[in-house]
Amino acid sequence: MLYCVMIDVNLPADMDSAELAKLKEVERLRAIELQESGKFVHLWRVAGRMANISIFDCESNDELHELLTSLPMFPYFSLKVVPLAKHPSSIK
Ligand SMILES: O=C(O)C[C@H]1C=CC(=O)O1
Repeated sequence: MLYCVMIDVNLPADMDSAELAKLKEVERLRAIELQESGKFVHLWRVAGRMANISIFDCESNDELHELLTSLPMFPYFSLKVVPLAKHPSSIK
């Protein structure tokens, strides 16, 4: 099942710069790992915002929840999940 996840990242303005750099690096590595697994099929930056639009391919809502909560920045996310169904006019 495909899910579109719209994520706003709300990092604390007063986060220590070394802690922030570490968090960004562990987030990057986990995002790469999930993309390589085939479960995280698209990751797009929303231009001009600390936000992304991600497409996940998961077996269930529970698996999606597990993947999202495995991202180190999860505590700083505000997100909206949109389950995707096939459009009858889509040729893909
Ligand atoms: O920067 C972000 O949008 C947050 C996050 C989601 C995946 C990733 O690598 O970083």
